[in-house]
Amino acid sequence: MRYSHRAVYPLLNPTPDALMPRRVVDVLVPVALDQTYSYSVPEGLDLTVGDVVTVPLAAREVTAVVWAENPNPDPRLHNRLKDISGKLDVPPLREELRRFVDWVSTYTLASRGMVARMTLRMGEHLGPERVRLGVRLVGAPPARMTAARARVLDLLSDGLLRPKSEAAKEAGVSVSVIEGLVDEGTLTVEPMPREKPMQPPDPAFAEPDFSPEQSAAAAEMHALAQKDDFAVALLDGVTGSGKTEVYFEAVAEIIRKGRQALILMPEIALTGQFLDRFSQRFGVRPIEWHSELTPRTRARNWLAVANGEAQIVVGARSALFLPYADLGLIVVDEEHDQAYKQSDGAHYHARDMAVVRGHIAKIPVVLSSATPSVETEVNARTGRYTRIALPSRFGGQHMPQIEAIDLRREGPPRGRFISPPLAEAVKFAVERREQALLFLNRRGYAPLTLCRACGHRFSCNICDAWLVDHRFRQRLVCHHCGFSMPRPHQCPQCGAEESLAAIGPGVERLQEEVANLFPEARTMVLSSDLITDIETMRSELNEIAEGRVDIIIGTQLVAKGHNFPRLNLVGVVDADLGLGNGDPRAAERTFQLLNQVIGRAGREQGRGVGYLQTHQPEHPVMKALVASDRKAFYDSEIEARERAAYPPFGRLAALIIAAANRPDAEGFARKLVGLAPREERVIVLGPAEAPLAVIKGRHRFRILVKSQRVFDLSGYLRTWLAAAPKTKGSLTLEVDIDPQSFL
Ligand SMILES: Nc1ncnc2c1ncn2[C@@H]1O[C@H](COP(=O)(O)OP(=O)(O)OP(=O)(O)O)[C@@H](O)[C@H]1O
Ligand SMILES: [Zn+2]
Repeated sequence: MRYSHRAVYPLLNPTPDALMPRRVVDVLVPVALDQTYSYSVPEGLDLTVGDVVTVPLAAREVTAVVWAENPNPDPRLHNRLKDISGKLDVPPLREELRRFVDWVSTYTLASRGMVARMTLRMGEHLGPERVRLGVRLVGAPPARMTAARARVLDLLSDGLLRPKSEAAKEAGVSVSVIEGLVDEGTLTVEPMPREKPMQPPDPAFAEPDFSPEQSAAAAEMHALAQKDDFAVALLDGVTGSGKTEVYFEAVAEIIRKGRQALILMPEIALTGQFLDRFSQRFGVRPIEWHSELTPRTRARNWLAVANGEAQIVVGARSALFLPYADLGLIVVDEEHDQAYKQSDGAHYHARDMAVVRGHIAKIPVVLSSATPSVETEVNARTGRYTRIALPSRFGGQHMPQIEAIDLRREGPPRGRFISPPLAEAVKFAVERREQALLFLNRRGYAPLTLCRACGHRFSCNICDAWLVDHRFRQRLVCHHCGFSMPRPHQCPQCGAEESLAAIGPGVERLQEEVANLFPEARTMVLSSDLITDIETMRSELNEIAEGRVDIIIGTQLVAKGHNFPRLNLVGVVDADLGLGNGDPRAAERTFQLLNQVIGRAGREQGRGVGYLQTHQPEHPVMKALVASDRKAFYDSEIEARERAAYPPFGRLAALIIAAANRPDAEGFARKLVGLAPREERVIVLGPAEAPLAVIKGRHRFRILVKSQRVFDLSGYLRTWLAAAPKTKGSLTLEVDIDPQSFL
């Protein structure tokens, strides 16, 4: 059956029989509500549970989902129920997905309507597909011939149908030339056939030659994909071991079975090279799903997923909520990545929810990482997840050698950020025609601007944050609210001229230093704020991969997943940056990020080297990296978590209260804590002013709720919040289950 986005409207029943009881269904509307609404089903409308419908809601028509039959509607409502207006011609949402929506909503406390909305982001208001017109050569040449006309005839001499505008473009003429030829009867106009159906991926298109170690892992992937049952495998392989190639074997198996697979990626920056690798392996590109799709592609992809035409989807976390016709496998690439946590609207962690969806759908889930999250590592150690290991790099490449540079002893000169030993190493790399990557996870030129005369610091008026100097854009920018102003020449406080100093480095400033040190080298700065669109980013990453850049200066955008064949040196400019900000996961994150960025080095030829510029070479994270002792790091981190009863040995939730003024936020937070139900398995900490005390003019307080591991923390919070006063005025309350950020 083919589906389209056209709405199918029921026949209106001209004489509704008031005595006949009408069928009633409960409908979930995609707004911030948990409950469903009852609607009556007009006669002649064939409806099943899961159907996507339009219903009147207040003064609007909204897209909604039939969530349940209602066999015993409240008789008092009988005559007041509104009718379902129509049904969309798309497959009904399956029970598996509806249960998933219910589960996510119950667990995260996000309203069911908001979660359901994530399944319906199909660009529903597009209307029918536009009919494109094509032209074809049919008649005799025109009486009056011109050079332009001749070019068109030449182009169309093969007798094929071409879209009008494309024919004009290819022949290098205006559309009016084409139209003139149509008027003369030389060309005819015909509708273009609909978009071609998607080509299925071919599991045998290009099977790789596996190393013995990879073969063993690939065999486990086959077995997993054949299971048709819930199971979680951790694909635990060092950087450059070929994890992608290996999990592609599970994907190949799913393709052979004719089912669908979802591959989740933490960032769309990663998808460019990935799409190419996928098509090298399977002969076609997979379907993409992320926020950068055009509305039409979004609509087409959504439908292709829903009707099963799209077999493989590569997507960001939101792809987890798509209405797959027959999902058979979920792969979570770089499973430890914090980008999987969504922190607005519904606060969900896509890796955890992937496991939940796998459980509900009874399908296998593959978590892939070189540095698993502590939660996943514990699950692998206790045997809940199967570990499939790839302990060495593909092709006999060695793991990079890592050294710490002690900034207390070998630091750079004042106002510079590249130490002499690192500068020396970069110099050698460039001389050897290899690439070097300088990693600094800080956008812009300098994180702080201050007046040397009076000490004034430029900060945002509505956030508790300094303004970051962005020289390329020539503005001072707040990274929290987006506010920006031109960089002034005068101090607004004391009026001193040319007194402003940039304090600390960002990638733009680093590029300045690199240009001074290595004037001959070709450099490129990669940072999310400098990227206008995904295509530009992909082409820049390609330039690096093709070796047209000598020194790459980048934020975490370049840290992950990429393969740059000529890159052998990675210098981490500030290895301490992510440590010591009071975040219980700071050590874990720093370890993962640095391991990952240094893992870009030495992947294809030569030996990779990583340098860590640090003020604390004795820190356990630095020591573990230098010694390549991953196990020691996890051992000590797991022990510390267990001692503190932090996840996965206990549960955490955060309540974030914000208001236009401080007393309102604090008062409400205190009241809330006073209302917390007594429960000995729970500890309520706070309220405390948030480390980021003000964002966009809103004052923030946090409450941290800690419970034992085996405890229904969501249920506890629901009971608690049900008894709490409603948030009024400017007050807002956010619930963040399993928080990843503590700011
Ligand atoms: N069996 C194989 N045959 C040919 N090339 C391979 C094979 N296995 C891996 N490779 C190549 O080795 C490189 C590294 O593989 P891949 O990117 O999958 O590693 P990874 O384990 O995902 O690394 P990271 O965690 O650093 O992203 C890629 O260029 C990949 O194409
Ligand atoms: Zn701001």
